[in-house]
Amino acid sequence: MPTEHSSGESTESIGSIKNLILEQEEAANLIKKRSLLEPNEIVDEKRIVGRDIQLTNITQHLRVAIGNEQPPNLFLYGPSGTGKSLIINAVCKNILELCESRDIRFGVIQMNCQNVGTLGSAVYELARKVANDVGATVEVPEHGIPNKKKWRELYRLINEHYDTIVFILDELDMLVGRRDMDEPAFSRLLYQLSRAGSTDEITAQVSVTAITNDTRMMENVGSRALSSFTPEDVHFSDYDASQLREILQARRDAFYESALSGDVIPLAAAFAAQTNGDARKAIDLLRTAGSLAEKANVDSVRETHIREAQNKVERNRVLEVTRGISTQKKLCLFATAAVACETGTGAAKSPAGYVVYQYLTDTLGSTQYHQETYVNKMKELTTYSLVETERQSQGPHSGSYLEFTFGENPETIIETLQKDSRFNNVDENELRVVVNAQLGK
Ligand SMILES: Nc1ncnc2c1ncn2[C@@H]1O[C@H](COP(=O)(O)OP(=O)(O)OP(=O)(O)O)[C@@H](O)[C@H]1O
Repeated sequence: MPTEHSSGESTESIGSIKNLILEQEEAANLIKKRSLLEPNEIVDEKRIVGRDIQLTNITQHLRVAIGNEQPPNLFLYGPSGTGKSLIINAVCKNILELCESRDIRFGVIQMNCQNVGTLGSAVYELARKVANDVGATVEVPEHGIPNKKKWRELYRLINEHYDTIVFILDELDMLVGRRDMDEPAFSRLLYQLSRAGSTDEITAQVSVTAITNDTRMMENVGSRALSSFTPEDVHFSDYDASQLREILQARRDAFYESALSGDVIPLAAAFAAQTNGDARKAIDLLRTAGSLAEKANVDSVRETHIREAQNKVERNRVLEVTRGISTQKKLCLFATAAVACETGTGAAKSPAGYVVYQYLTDTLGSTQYHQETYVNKMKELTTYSLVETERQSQGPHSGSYLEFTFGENPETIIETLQKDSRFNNVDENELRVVVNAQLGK
């Protein structure tokens, strides 16, 4: 019998939500340690696999800190999810422990530069992180003072509390700063930090590790910074399927025993290797598949759940990209994906794509641009990693064309774009006829 509060609300609904939670808990019997499948979880070192070269390399450079010597600067570069943050943090954590046992005041300060904004904010944020690390306070205000004073405060905190400090600057290329400056903020930050160590402004030993996905970042570092920041480069490449398999195997215990059927890990690794070779994606795929299996109330995660998870992850990604693009770009993408669906290879040639684009603009009454514009719009879409382009030759006398290859399933792209009501009037059968005519089918 439901009881009534003075507000008149029934408590029956609260009771049934509790039951629902308990029922769901009972059904969710596949994932045991969810945190192991979280993308930002810092896993312990026994779970790190497939990065021996980078691990050895970075250790060799930074280990001098345990002898109270200055470690060199480092530049870690490579695509997303290839272990850059994981490896540098794991090495620093161990050095920190060894330094502690030797009474060396070693510090590691990490900052993600993505949302920092300006050089002044970056310096203040570093000072705040240092103060936090040593239990002190920043003694200058965040706003309304010149950067020089912020730098001085940062130096003071470092000199008072450390023998050696390593700054890990993640996604450093994102720290562009004010547009009116002729040198990007990341370059000025690198210059100041690395130069301060060689002047008497900082008495502690400073080492800077710059991390980026942008292999060309160093090209935008100014000449002053280049002469003081001379890092050791460490490259991180995409993982292949067998490395991703090992990474996932090392987290198998995130699931209860026998909750994963035999082919699940190899399939998740193969999917992730096919798209980007990104460990974060592989882990995400396994987590999504696990949740789907739990929701379906079955006793193990199977191949079908991985396939379903892959579709879901792909759909989300395509949705995220296509939400923000113009109608013209959507038309170009739709046309090209329609060709790629029929070729069966996930690739489409630009001349065929353009004819289908013309058909679409005619059918939908949209503005129609020249082939060059169509090609340019497709090229612009490569920045979202949805599609890649490659110039192909048709032979010595026939010129060349562009080939577009989709990273995601082109059918998913079509399905996602069809959710936009502007594509309602496209007759699928007629479209297929137009595409097949271009493919000579
Ligand atoms: N070699 C590995 N062994 C185990 N887990 C890994 C490995 N490489 C990456 N991972 C896992 O993948 C995820 C992403 O790794 P990490 O953050 O180090 O990538 P990153 O290269 O720094 O990427 P980004 O440039 O996007 O920041 C993390 O959850 C990490 O634990």
